[in-house]
Amino acid sequence: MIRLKDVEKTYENGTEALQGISFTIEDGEFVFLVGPSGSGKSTIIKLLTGEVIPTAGRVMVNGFSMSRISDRQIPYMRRTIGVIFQDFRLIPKKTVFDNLSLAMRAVGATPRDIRTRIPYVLELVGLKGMEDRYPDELSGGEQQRVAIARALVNNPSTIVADEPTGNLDPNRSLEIMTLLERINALGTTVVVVTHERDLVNHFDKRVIMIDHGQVNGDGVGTYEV
Ligand SMILES: Nc1ncnc2c1ncn2[C@@H]1O[C@H](COP(=O)(O)OP(=O)(O)OP(=O)(O)O)[C@@H](O)[C@H]1O
Repeated sequence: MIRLKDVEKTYENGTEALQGISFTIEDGEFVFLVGPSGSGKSTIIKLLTGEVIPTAGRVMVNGFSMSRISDRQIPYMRRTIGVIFQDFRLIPKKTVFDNLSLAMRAVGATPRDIRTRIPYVLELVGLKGMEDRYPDELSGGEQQRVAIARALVNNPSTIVADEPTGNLDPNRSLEIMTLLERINALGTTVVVVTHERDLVNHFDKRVIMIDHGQVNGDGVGTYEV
């Protein structure tokens, strides 16, 4: 479960990025986080991954309190979350298999686990048999699927995606969002930041609207702003 309670974030330069944000995302939910540029969406994602510490308020992520988490606990918290970015962030000189195995080795997976898990997640994201490709031998949509596979490879309970379709054309964007929906249907909580209104409205999901660092809408239905 993700819970933000009266969360404020003021950056070192004085920017008040979040000004009292509260919401709860239950296990198994699919939530879109939307809002204008600069409204604070990425800051919320960074709070969930531990990259940013709240100035005030409470952030709970899968049982960890992000304002009080110790350095020793951070790797355990990160294992509960898979992160996907707009720019994929694959390692260009490594094959698909090696990009994924690196993520598994980082958390101490055995070679046997790695050999069985990677074909499974690649099939799940629609890239069966692509283990030996390099990122530049894949289309943008396929690269994002590898990034999704990497986010899933350690079986996190939650996936957070910051503009995952920002670099893709509308058809590929829809495919990626449909894939995230399928992953959610298999039990993973999914939180997606996007400002692609048509894409959000294509899916009948909960939408949390952020504006000027505050929540200004939260519900299932069409997003009109
Ligand atoms: N590291 C930082 N230092 C100072 N100010 C920051 C930092 N990161 C973000 N901000 C500021 O905080 C506010 C919120 O930024 P944030 O990136 O969370 O918005 P966003 O909704 O994700 O925007 P976009 O849709 O353009 O990505 C903005 O005013 C931004 O300039």
